[in-house]
Amino acid sequence: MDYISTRGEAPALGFREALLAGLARDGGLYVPREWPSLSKREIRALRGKSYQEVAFEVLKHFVDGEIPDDKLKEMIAEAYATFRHPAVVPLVQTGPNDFVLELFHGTTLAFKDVAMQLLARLMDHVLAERGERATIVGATSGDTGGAAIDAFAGRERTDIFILFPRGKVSPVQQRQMTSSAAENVHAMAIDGNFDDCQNLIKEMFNDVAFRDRVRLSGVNSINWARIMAQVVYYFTSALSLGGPDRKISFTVPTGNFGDIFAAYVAKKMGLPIDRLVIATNDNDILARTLKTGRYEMRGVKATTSPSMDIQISSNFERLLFEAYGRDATAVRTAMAGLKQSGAFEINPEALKAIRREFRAGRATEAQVAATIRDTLSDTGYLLDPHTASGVFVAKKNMKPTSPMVTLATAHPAKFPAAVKSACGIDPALPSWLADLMQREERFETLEPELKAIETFIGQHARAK
Ligand SMILES: Cc1ncc(COP(=O)(O)O)c(C=O)c1O
Ligand SMILES: N[C@@H](CCOP(=O)(O)O)C(=O)O
Repeated sequence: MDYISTRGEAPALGFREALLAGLARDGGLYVPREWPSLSKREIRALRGKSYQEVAFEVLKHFVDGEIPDDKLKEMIAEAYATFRHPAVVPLVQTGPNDFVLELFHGTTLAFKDVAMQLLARLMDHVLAERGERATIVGATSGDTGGAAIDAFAGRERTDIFILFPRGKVSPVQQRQMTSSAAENVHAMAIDGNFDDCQNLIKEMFNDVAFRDRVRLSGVNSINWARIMAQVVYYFTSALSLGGPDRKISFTVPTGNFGDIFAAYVAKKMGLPIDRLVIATNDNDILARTLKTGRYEMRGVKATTSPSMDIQISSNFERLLFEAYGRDATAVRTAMAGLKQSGAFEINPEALKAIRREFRAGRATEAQVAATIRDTLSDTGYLLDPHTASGVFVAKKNMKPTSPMVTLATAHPAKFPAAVKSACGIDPALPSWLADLMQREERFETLEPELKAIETFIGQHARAK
């Protein structure tokens, strides 16, 4: 199995190289040259297995022997031992056909922990094998940063630099990023929004001299290994609801399109999925795109689900590549349009292909708050605002006959102000984070200027 770039102008790489590369050298994103395929019989054989066992059976197709099976199993075991629930990602029923998949039992209370705990171990392993160090960078709208810092803190072979939009993440999210005492951790508050932070990361990767000098690697979902780790929970949840002999629908609170792209990958691998629904908050660029065929940026609006306050949804590029029949020229044209004018049109055939696979809907701020309140009073279940946007959109896209799973992407305690204002409950942080808001903060504040950021990273990175 090798990995090819969505822009078609970077060398194809094996798993380990793609893992360390993050973004491809032509600015594109890596995808497997072919989708591995599991028969219904093979999927059925996963029933009754633990999360860790299913993870190995799914991931081995992507790793393709580049990491010995025993080592991969060991890393999977260690990664998911950090989760506080025996099922790792439990499924909770909230209505006759309604389920939420709780992805927030990891160390930083967001779904990012699922992939990040494994990614850090995979990177460590590959770097140790080569006797190398790497400089890890990431942009965050709140959750990726904390999860990455937790997973990489104190690791020998990496220094990690996380760019977050100053004043635009929740206080809990900020403290998770800024209170690490580990020497290899650098939290950087940027005067801008998440899209600015993500653009800076991409520019850094495109500055080849800098990239090579500090041995840059990325932990956002531009990194294929992030997506592959997220494919696993679509399998485990579908299996526990009767899959593959029954089709399951999923609604995914969406921002950077990584999580829902992982669902698409699971489907490509053979998992019978019925509806795949993109849920957005007021930053509804993806819902508008599916409706009109035009991807058009408008200003980012700050919402109570800040992690979804995104306009440049980076993994949409992977979907475009698929929808255009893997035509890298079409992807390059679209991405050039986005860069120049903040918009591009999707041709009718590609749009039809996207609409065959996905539905989309938006939840306004009022609808998010009402969903938190109503779900609590109807079922006793407390949602965070991101999950609430999903539950609201899921209800509009249910089929009476098939189960609908909404991904619960964060714990409500990460967004106490929004939750309290919606329903009056002040959700408490779990015991291991009880003193979080008293921990001392340490971070740099920087303008959104590439040179200044590269200078800071250059001074602190040890992979030179
Ligand atoms: C809590 C939460 N929900 C949903 C999302 C959106 O996920 P994705 O960016 O994979 O679409 C994010 C950020 O990525 C998040 O942190
Ligand atoms: N919502 C994310 C944004 C970055 O997404 P990623 O999945 O590409 O890392 C966040 O919380 O940081």
